Amino acid sequence: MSGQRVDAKVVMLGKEYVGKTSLVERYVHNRFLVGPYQNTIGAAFVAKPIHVGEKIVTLGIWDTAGSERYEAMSRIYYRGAKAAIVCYDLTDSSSFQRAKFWVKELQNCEEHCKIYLCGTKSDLVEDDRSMRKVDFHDVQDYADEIKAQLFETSSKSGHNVDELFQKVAEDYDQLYSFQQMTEEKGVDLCQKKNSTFYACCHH
Ligand SMILES: Nc1nc2c(ncn2[C@@H]2O[C@H](COP(=O)(O)OP(=O)(O)OP(=O)(O)O)[C@@H](O)[C@H]2O)c(=O)[nH]1
Repeated sequence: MSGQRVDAKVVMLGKEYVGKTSLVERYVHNRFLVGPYQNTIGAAFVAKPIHVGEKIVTLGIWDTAGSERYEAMSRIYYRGAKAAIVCYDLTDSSSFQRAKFWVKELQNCEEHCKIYLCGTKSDLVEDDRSMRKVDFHDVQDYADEIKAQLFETSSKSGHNVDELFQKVAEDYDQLYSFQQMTEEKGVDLCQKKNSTFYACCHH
């Protein structure tokens, strides 16, 4: 595991074979591994610094195993996550049902975790429209309902992958800056209160 300082914990969730590892691999190493599919066992971690304006935000990405055998383990990895990338395969409708399961989990157990829905393998549906088994508009309606962002990506071509992680980092940075600002304002208010109190006693 990397000893790098991490700003935001990000967790990858979704049914097995949807392409979570491939998404991280494309984003972090800009490559798409071909060869026999190897399922993730437990989880894998990687830290990646990202430029957001003039700042650098380091995302600590946990790639969990999609197999239901490891479901209890995946729960450990989303604890304290600032963002969850919930993946489903655009060519597999059952994977979207599984994505909804993870969304419910997050809503019940990790309410401050921001949710990003990610439809994977967009290259396959671009090549052959009949391969698409999850309608874009249906997911967009669902995303609006749960206040999630929606991306369709391809780890094979790289389509939308950088954009997805960049948005995660930007949203985190925006929220963090806002929190910092309100905390500072809180101190100001306190100081004002003390000075009023002093003025009041003084007269
Ligand atoms: N065509 C295409 N194939 C993809 C894409 N992403 C992943 N795959 C393939 O889908 C299979 C599963 O990908 P993984 O990244 O291992 O899936 P995973 O979700 O990490 O699977 P688990 O570790 O079992 O949870 C592999 O054979 C990948 O090559 C993509 O964008 N396009």
